[in-house]
Amino acid sequence: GAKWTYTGPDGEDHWYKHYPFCRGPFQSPIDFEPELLRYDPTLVPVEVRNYNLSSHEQLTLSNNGHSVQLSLPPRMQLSGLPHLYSAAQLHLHWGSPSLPAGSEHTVNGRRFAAELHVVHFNSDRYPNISMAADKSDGLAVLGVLIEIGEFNPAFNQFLKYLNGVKYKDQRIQISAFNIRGLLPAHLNEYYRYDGSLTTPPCYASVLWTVFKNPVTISEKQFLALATSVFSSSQQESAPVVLNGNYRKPQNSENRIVLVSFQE
Ligand SMILES: NS(=O)(=O)c1c(F)c(F)c(S(=O)(=O)CCO)c(N[C@H]2CCc3ccccc32)c1F
Ligand SMILES: [Zn+2]
Repeated sequence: GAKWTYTGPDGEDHWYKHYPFCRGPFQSPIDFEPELLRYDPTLVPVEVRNYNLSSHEQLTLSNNGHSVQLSLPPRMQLSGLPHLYSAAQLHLHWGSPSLPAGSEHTVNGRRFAAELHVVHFNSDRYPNISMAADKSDGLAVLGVLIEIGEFNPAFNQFLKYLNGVKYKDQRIQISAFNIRGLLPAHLNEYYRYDGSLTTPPCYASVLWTVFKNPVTISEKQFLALATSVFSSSQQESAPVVLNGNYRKPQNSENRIVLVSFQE
């Protein structure tokens, strides 16, 4: 598809020109402001299955020019949602060294340092993510807010390989690890709403679950993420560092955000 970026002439205010859904309804991310939140006692803890991958298994870590992403096997599943969802990939959004606030979702206007997304597709109804990506009940994405603090050994299981995917279109095989370690300790407190992909083609196909409790990575880990990855390919003369790869909060259009917790 047409190229798009986070700044400049192909930045988010121009996405709609090639990707009309980016100007459609139910866009993500949004700011979780108190007036939108409604406690829903029927929201059960998220259950993950087969997230504890064996280190004998290999996963593909790649740089697609917009983020670093890790491929995930479809036997990793989410239950406790309206359908069964199978994992496809995870990726990150982050800030820059000078502006270390790069999460997509914000909480009452607060932007976190980064945000992890674990993308799943509705495997009750669709055979793979490409068939599910543009369907209203197609995707479920787990969002994990990330703040700077304690070193995080789970994130290091893939951050330590970033130098292998410095440039756009580079990919390497890495040993699999327990993906559950990337999520917060408790999966019972989260924000839930109907939204979209936060990148083109911006399909309104995502059931969002953003956990209330952030996880931490260290300053060193954050800087590795914010300085080691380029959106340009190795062949290009001028390397363009990839950071600030987050979309601004979209109009919540009086959408209700269900929450599984009471203040
Ligand atoms: N923030 S987000 O979770 O909305 C989100 C992204 F931010 C993002 F960058 C990607 S991508 O595939 O790396 C690049 C553009 O699709 C996807 N990719 C998903 C969506 C559609 C699709 C189809 C096949 C494989 C992966 C994806 C995504 F779901
Ligand atoms: Zn994302």
